[in-house]
Amino acid sequence: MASTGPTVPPLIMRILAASVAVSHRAGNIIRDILKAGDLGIVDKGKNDLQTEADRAVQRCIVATLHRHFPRVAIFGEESLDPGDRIPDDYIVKELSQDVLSHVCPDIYKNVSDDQVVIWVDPLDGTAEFTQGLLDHVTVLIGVAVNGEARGGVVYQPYYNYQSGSDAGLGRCIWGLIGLGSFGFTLKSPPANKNIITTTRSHADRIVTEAVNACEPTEIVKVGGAGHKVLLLIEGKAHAYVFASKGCKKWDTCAPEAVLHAVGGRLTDLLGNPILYHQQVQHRNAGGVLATLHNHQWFLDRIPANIKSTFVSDTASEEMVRLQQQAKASASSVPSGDTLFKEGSSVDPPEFHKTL
Ligand SMILES: Nc1ncnc2c1ncn2[C@@H]1O[C@H](COP(=O)(O)O)[C@@H](O)[C@H]1OP(=O)(O)O
Ligand SMILES: [Mg+2]
Ligand SMILES: [Mg+2]
Ligand SMILES: [Mg+2]
Repeated sequence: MASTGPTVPPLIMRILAASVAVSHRAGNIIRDILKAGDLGIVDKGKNDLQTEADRAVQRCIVATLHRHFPRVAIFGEESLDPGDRIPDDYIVKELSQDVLSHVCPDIYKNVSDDQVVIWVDPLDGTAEFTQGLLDHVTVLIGVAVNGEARGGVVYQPYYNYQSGSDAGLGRCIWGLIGLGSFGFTLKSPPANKNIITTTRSHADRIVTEAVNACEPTEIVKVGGAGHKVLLLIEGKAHAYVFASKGCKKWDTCAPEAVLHAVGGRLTDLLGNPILYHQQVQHRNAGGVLATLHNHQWFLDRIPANIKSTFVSDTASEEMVRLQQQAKASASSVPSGDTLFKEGSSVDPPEFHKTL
C-alpha cells in the first residue's frame, strides 16, 4: 500500500505560521536600523512619514510571503521599486511551529489561494518611531478571507524596552477568529472608568469631537492602530475612536482579527464592517471604532453630523455598482462619479505581487 506521507497543514495555518516567523525577523530589522542610527526619513505626503525600517521590513515580509504563497494577493503599505535587491537573509524559510501546533478550525480547512488577501503594514506608528516612542510601534500582517479580516499578527518590537536588560525585548501576538488570540493576557478595562484611546499625531477637530462625544473619563493619545488595539485587549482602554479617513486596510486588518478572535469588534464609525478583498479601496473612508465590549454604546455616541461625513466600504461599493449600471444602460448620461473617485484616488500605490 502506498504511504500517504505527512499531511500539509491548511493554507490559513501556513500563512499565519509564516507571518509569525517573519514578524520576528522584521523586529530584528527595525531594531538594527534604529541602532545604526540613520532612519532615512521621507515624508510621502502631509504628515505621512516613511523610514528605512518601513522600507526594509516591507521587502522582507512581502518577499517572504510571496515566496511561500506565490498565488496569494499581498498588499503592503510602502511603494517600493520592484527591482530592489532583497538580501538572502530577508527570506524567512521557517514556519512557526507554535502556530502549526494548533488545530485549524473546520471553517478554514478548504480556503484556497484566491480567497485570501494579505495586508502588510511593515511598521505601524512611524511618526512615533521617529520620535523615540518605541512601544507605539508594531508590525502588522493581516489575513483576510473572502473580504473579511480573519487572522492577524501584531509584533511589537520594543515591548519591554523600558523594563531593563533582563526583560526579553519584543513580543508577537497573533490570532485567528474561531481559534483565539495568543501572546498576551486578555484583560477587561476598569468598570468605573471610560478610557478612550485615539491618535496623537493625526488629530483634527472632528477626531477630537468624536472622542469627546464618547464621554471619556480619560483620553490616551498614542500612536499606531496596532498599539491602540493592544491597549484594548490588555484592559488599558475601553474604546479606540478615530473619526478620520487616514487609516488604511493594512492598519486595521491584523488588529481587527486579533481583537475579534477574543470577542471584540472593529468596525467603521457607522458600525459597518471594513472590507478587505482585493479590489477594495485602500483607505478606511468610514473611520475606525474598536472595542472589546459595548460596541453599540460607543456607536450610539458618535454624533449624526460626524457619521454623515463618513462612508462605509459597502456603501462605496454599492455606489460604484450603481454608477457602472447607469453608465452601461445610458451611455449619453455624463459620468458623475466624483463621490467615489474622491475616496479612492488618493491611495498610495501598493506593492502587489511584483516580486
Ligand atoms: N493621515 C494619515 N496619514 C497617513 N497615515 C495615517 C494617517 N492617519 C493614520 N495613519 C496610519 O494609521 C496609524 C494609526 O493612526 P494614529 O497613529 O494617528 O492613531 C498611523 O500610525 C498611520 O500608520 P503608519 O504609521 O503605518 O503610516
Ligand atoms: Mg505610513
Ligand atoms: Mg499603519
Ligand atoms: Mg506603516
